[in-house]
Amino acid sequence: MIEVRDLRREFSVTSKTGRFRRTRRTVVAVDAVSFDVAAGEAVGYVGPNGAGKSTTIKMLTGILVPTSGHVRVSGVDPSRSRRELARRIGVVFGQRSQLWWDLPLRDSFDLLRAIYRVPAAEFARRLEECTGLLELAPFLDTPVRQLSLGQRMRGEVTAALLHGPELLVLDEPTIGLDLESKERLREFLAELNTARGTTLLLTTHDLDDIERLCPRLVVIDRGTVLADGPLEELRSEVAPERVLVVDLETPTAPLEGLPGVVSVRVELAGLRQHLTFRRAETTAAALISAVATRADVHDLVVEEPEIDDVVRRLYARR
Ligand SMILES: Nc1ncnc2c1ncn2[C@@H]1O[C@H](COP(=O)(O)OP(=O)(O)OP(=O)(O)O)[C@@H](O)[C@H]1O
Repeated sequence: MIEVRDLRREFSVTSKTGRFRRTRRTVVAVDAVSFDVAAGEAVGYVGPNGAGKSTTIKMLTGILVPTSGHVRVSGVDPSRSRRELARRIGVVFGQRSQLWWDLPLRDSFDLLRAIYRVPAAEFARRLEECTGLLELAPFLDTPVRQLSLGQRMRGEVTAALLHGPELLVLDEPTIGLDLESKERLREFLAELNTARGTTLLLTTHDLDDIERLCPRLVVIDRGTVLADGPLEELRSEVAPERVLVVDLETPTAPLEGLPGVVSVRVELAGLRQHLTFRRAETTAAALISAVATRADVHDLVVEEPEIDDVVRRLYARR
């Protein structure tokens, strides 16, 4: 669905260096980026501010022409076949609207139907589906400028889906939304991916979006790909240890010497113990059984590093 090889994009910027002097320098926003996205995948494209995410997305959607490298999206070269691409993919930029500001939502949708020449029955079916799932019905006759950010975003997503795209590209889709709106949108996108098979590529700073939606993560920093793989794989790569926290029925001496355990921290005079263990050497289940032979367990929890922590460790590795 997406094929990116050695993608590079430079920008030429001029800055004032004296009263009358200006110097020109080249900023490399994206450098040697390669990745593929297969049909039906949901991939999160993450990185810190200025990493090159938006620049990549703009090249994938034909808004920017690459300086060098190869891009194919839905079988076409985005910057050369922008119109054809627009018929095959949907794009949502959280910070920019594709809706007509002064028109009611419904009229924006009608205009998009005419632009993309969507057959009337197909359009009606998709509109009804999105309106239902995204709870848009009460706002269809409201001018876009009077909508709240969350209502507008639901409108943006609907607008991007009216022509039935096989790929949906989203740049910061949940930015600025409250928790409930974020959750509603995530649920909708997850359903779109799993039930309808629509491929998703999204950039976000909210890693909960990734945790909820994207089994695979591409991490970019300073224009280059730092890591690419399933979240679970990246987690075990950067954090080879997990922690089993056990609450015991009676104060117990530190549970040292269990297989795979690298350290033990004791709290509450031995009632609570934190056992750090290597995931490559033992499993949580084996360790729990081993603990049970030495003490009566009241309660337990296995702590994994949060996704924010995983991504932070990936940046730090550089
Ligand atoms: N039109 C432009 N002219 C000059 N430099 C640019 C231009 N667009 C982007 N850049 C530079 O390219 C780099 C990557 O920017 P980009 O917007 O792709 O980052 P990003 O990962 O999307 O960041 P953010 O998370 O802050 O949105 C930055 O250093 C930015 O200043």
